[in-house]
Amino acid sequence: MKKVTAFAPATVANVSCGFDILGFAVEEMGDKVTVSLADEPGVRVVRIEGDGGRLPYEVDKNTCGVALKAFLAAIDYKGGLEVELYKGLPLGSGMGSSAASSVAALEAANQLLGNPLDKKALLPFAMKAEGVACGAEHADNVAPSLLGGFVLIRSYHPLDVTKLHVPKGLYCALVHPHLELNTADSRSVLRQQVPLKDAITQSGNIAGLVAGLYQEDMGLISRSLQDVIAEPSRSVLIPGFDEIKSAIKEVGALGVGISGSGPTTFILAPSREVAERASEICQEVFDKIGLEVDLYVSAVNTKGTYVINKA
Ligand SMILES: Nc1ncnc2c1ncn2[C@@H]1O[C@H](COP(=O)(O)OP(=O)(O)OP(=O)(O)O)[C@@H](O)[C@H]1O
Ligand SMILES: N[C@@H](CCO)C(=O)O
Repeated sequence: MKKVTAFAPATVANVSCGFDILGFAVEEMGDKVTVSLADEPGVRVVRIEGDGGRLPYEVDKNTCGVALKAFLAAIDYKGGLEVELYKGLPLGSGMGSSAASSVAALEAANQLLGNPLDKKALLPFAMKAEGVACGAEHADNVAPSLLGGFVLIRSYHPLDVTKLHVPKGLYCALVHPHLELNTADSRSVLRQQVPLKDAITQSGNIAGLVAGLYQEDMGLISRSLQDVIAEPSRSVLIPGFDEIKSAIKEVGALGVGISGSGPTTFILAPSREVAERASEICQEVFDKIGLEVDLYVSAVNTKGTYVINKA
């Protein structure tokens, strides 16, 4: 085997109340990366498509390169790898674009080199790449993109990550207005101190959301989709967000929040039909403001990254 291509899915980080500690993966949308054996030692990014010429080829700046260098150092591999990145995700959208690149690269390289590590052990390398892309080694995009489903980061030091139950019939809609929000910028607007009453509210909601997922209790999930930490500072950066929030409940959606650091908004719904209707309502709100949007409706992806081709 000389080359492997892997796909890694888009992800919704935070899921409202789980700032930096919760995320889930979606189906179909994502990045593809081909990793090939090369004669020259080290990692080289040799092709990038779908990014409009905006992403760096420098191995220490591209998330594929950063993740692979850390992986090769950890397994003490002295050979060479070439990387081709096919971007399927828009940049700065809030759909975990930088994470999908590094995760697909790691999955492809790990398979190419005979699976020296299990999937979960790849996580720290992808987190390192997030640090380069957005200034923080947060795991709430890379962990679900790697492992699939809803993933909880119980602790960063030491890293303690666990997959959660995905209720039957749970759908999400992603509404991506054509705006770009850089993750580093939307992290910089956050308060550094959280009042005790907000910490209590947020803890109740994250516990309620986890319980709701396990109990398949859509009402509990819905009541728990509230964020008093990041959303108040960030929602002002997304025109129409407040109007969307009140409108989507009328069609039976469970809730709406900012996907990652935005501007994409995510909706959770108890069926595909409700997710589709809610996403159309969002589109109407953005239409009024004059913003073009892309809509995606998806079940939760439970398998995470996977190999699509070996040669
Ligand atoms: N392969 C890559 N290599 C380097 N930088 C990348 C790569 N893919 C995306 N980026 C950049 O990473 C930065 C971080 O944003 P990213 O695109 O991950 O955020 P996002 O998709 O908005 O997701 P989220 O808010 O969920 O983290 C952006 O400036 C984007 O251009
Ligand atoms: N938890 C991160 C996710 C970024 O996608 C944040 O909200 O900044």
